[in-house]
Amino acid sequence: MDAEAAVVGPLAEDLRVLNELSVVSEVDADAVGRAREHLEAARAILAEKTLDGPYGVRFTADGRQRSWGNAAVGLRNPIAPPLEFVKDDDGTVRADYFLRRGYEGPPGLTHGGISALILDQVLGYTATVNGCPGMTGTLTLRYRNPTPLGALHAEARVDRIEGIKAFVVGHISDGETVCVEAEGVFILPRWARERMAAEASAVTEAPAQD
Ligand SMILES: CCCCCCCC/C=C\CCCCCCCC(=O)SCCNC(=O)CCNC(=O)[C@H](O)C(C)(C)COP(=O)(O)OP(=O)(O)OC[C@H]1O[C@@H](n2cnc3c(N)ncnc32)[C@H](O)[C@@H]1OP(=O)(O)O
Repeated sequence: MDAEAAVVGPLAEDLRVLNELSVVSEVDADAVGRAREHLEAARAILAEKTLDGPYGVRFTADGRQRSWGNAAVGLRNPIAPPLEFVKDDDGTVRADYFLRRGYEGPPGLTHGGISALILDQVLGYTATVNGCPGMTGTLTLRYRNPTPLGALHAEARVDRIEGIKAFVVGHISDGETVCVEAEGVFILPRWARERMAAEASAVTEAPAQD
């Protein structure tokens, strides 16, 4: 982990813990007031200098991609569980992750929209690392069994690639039972296709170097 990650990663982790405490703390009103004074002091420090727009995608000096603002995988984003992916030799992508009590939907269970967020990211990443990057065109979910909070597993694989479209399938399980199944179509957008075609023709038309 680089030096910047070592600074901002723990900040996001602190905020994840605070998010859960906001839901489950049972301290009295006076204690909530005192905690808020500390949070206001932290807010004022962090707001001293900020980006003008979203974080977007940045690159490290050695070309590695940083999606630190992403709501599912972002190192800097307390909304993100965060997911960390492992890619198998056959192209399957897996992530073991942990959902704190701030991700509740039905009582005691994971919110279905959070499962959708996670599957969107896992399936989209799977398309990308298997050579067919794209935006989510369609994401279809089947909530087969209730998804608990806590330790969960997601995985996905490319079913097929048809030109600019990757058809990816995956699921979330609690380690024993499949809770949510997903199918997604990921499409390389027209603007990206046009940009890639323009770059390819610029290379073709470039004068020969000797
Ligand atoms: C240099 C490359 C960079 C590429 C970009 C890579 C990004 C990935 C980066 C990092 C991956 C990490 C993982 C991310 C995970 C999270 C992903 C999200 O949450 S994405 C946010 C939610 N999704 C949107 O906001 C999409 C909004 N919709 C659109 O932008 C367009 O509608 C789009 C791209 C889906 C299609 O736009 P068109 O202009 O390219 O479409 P047309 O040329 O008309 O269609 C192309 C083909 O796709 C079919 N198609 C179009 N829309 C479809 C849809 N919704 N579902 C299924 N098929 C669709 C069409 O029927 C057509 O098929 P026929 O060639 O005729 O066979």
